[in-house]
Amino acid sequence: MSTSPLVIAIDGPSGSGKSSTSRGVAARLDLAHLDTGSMYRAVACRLAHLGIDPKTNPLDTIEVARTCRLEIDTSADHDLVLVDGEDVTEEIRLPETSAKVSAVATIQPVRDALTARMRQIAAERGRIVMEGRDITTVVCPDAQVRVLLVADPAVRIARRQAELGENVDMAQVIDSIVRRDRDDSTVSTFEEPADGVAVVDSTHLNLAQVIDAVIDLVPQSLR
Ligand SMILES: Nc1ncnc2c1ncn2[C@@H]1O[C@H](COP(=O)(O)OP(=O)(O)OP(=O)(O)O)[C@@H](O)[C@H]1O
Ligand SMILES: Nc1ccn([C@H]2C[C@H](O)[C@@H](COP(=O)(O)O)O2)c(=O)n1
Repeated sequence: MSTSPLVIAIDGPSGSGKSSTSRGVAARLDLAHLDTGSMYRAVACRLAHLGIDPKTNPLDTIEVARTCRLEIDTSADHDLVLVDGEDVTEEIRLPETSAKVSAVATIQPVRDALTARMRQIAAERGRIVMEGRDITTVVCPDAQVRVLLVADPAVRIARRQAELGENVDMAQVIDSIVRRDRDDSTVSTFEEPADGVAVVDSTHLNLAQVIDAVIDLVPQSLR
């Protein structure tokens, strides 16, 4: 197992399989894992706890993003997210958080503040898989491996519906996929690969095949 620095950057639209794939790659190669979306989600939860609306109060929103204490477990097989000491591990995954996180993530000074934290985590961990929307283009454009993970929108909706259960409100599922991608793509480019970014299309691949496809992109000397 190599000890050389290694950043694997994985971007993609909602429901493309970034988290599942990133965790699988991190586990196989014994790497740290950072779901950068969880940082935006944690800030959105903290704002709600403080009664701050990002749509009407961007200044206080930016201040929270800059100053809140974010603690994120970066192990591949464990999920723990604290913001200002509060455990929001479950809350960040709720549909109501998904519905409001784009309002936070589309404020550029918020992005600047969280990007700095993401880079610090990458530098501290050294060997890490980082997933999000702008990792390959803004956060870690010099990552050794850069991947855009895509899948047919209908497939992404079907997977999210399967994840949330048959009784889920389909309007909520479509919002969490289609509307969020529309909002998120106003501040990040994740629909087309930047130069040097490999595209992995998971539409017809199972999760194990996608994990293998990403690992195949990692130079043997860095594994
Ligand atoms: N290749 C695949 N084949 C089948 N199901 C998959 C595949 N990849 C991921 N899934 C499933 O699709 C759902 C969404 O995956 P995941 O949460 O990893 O996507 P994501 O890109 O991180 O989503 P978001 O950006 O919305 O957080 C999960 O239920 C996951 O198990
Ligand atoms: N690097 C990132 C990561 C995430 N976001 C946005 C996109 C979503 O609106 C939200 C949550 O991300 P998810 O958990 O769905 O991957 O945060 C971003 O803009 N940049």
